[in-house]
Order: sequence, then C-alpha cells, then structure tokens
Amino acid sequence: MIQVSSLQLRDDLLSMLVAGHETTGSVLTWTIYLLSKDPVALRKAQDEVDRVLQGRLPRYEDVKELKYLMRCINESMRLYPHPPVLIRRALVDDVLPGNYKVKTGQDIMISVYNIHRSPEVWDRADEFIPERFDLEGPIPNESNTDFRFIPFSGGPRKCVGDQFALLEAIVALAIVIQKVDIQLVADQKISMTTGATIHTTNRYKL
Ligand code: HEM
Repeated sequence: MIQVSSLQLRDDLLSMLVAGHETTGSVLTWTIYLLSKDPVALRKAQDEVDRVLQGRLPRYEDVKELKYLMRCINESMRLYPHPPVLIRRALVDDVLPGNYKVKTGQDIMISVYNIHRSPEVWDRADEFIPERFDLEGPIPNESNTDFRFIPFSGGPRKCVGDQFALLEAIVALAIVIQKVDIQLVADQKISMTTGATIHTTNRYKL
C-alpha cells in the first residue's frame, strides 16, 4: 500500500489545479479564436453539435461522436501548444539526433511550437485545417503521429491530465457553440504572449 501524507495530497491537488487550469483555458481561447475566423469550420462544428446533442447538454457518450469538434481542438493545440516549449535536463552526456552533443546537467529546450508548425512535417503548416487529422482515425497523440504532434509532451513525464483536459475542453466548447454564433470584432490587433501557455497579449473581443 502506498502511504500519502496530507501535505503530499494537498500538493498533488494543487499541481493538478495549476497544470490544468490555464492550459485548458488557453486551448479554449485559441480554438474559439480560430473558429471565429473560419465560418465554414464553425458551421461544420455547430451542425455536428446540433446533430449529436439535439439541443441538450453533452453526456459522456456524446464525446466520441463529436469527431469534428475534437479535431478542431487538436488542430488548435497544434497551432497554439501550451506550453510552447518543453525543458529537459540531461542526466548523462549524450548525443542527440543531428549530432548535437549534450553535457550532463545541460538544459535542453524543445520548441513544440516550431515542431507543430514545421513545413518539414506538416502540409500548409500555419493553416487551421481540422480535417488534416482523419475523423475516423484515433485522436492524434505523440505515438500515432511519430512525435510530430506533442501537445501533451511524451514519455514518462507527459501530461497526466490529457484525457480529462480534452473532455473538459470539448464539453465547454460544445455548450458554447451550441448556444452562440461567434464573430470577431473587426480591426483588432491580436497578438501572442508566451509563458507557461500562449495567451493573447490584450485579450480579444467577440
Ligand atoms: C489542454 C490542457 C492541458 C495541456 C495542453 C497540458 C500540457 C501538459 C504538458 C505539455 C505537460 C508536460 C510538461 C513537460 O513535459 O515538461 C504536462 C504535464 C502535466 N500536466 Fe498537463 N496539460 C493540460 C491539462 C492538464 C490537466 C487538466 C491536468 C490535471 C487534471 C494536468 C496535469 C498535469 C501534471 C500533474 C503534469 C506533470 C506530470 C509530470 O511531471 O509527471 N494537465 N501538461
């Protein structure tokens, strides 16, 4: 049996709250932004929500039927990954692919943002194309995309809340687009500020 102290439990709950709050919020921010700029994709997502939900609130079993909406979220996380950069510290001297030599203790920055937008591994890399992920295929992750798509990182320290986050995001988004049409207020300068997540520098108006 594993003994967990109250302090450990409190700290773990706090980590989950912090790790899961701003990240999911940022995913929703950018997905709504991308849909507001693409009326065809928004209509398609709304039609799916109307067809699957028939005007009611989403249930757990509905989520797997909201395939297009899930792809909108996946594509939003490709274009705006949170955090945009991962950091790892080498435990031993190593040589990485590309003949990059790494010394013990050296920090390595992995730009998820650049991988996700690299024309070497993505067609029309900077465009929002939810259909690029097969609707009938599995939900894209690091393993089934050969690590081209790593929004939740990979390996033993990958996000522990990935399934919960996707569930939370799709439920919130389905309820929003079920009830409202989204349009961006014209002539706004919308820019990014990066930190633990990518957020809008001065918000945006819908
Ligand atoms: C869309 C929302 C989310 C995104 C984009 C996201 C992304 C990530 C990423 C990229 C990592 C790995 C960081 C690294 O390798 O350095 C991570 C770790 C983690 N995430 Fe998430 N996350 C999200 C939601 C959540 C939620 C909802 C929870 C908890 C319920 C959560 C809990 C954690 C924890 C505890 C870790 C640390 C895991 C470890 O170090 O072993 N995350 N997350």
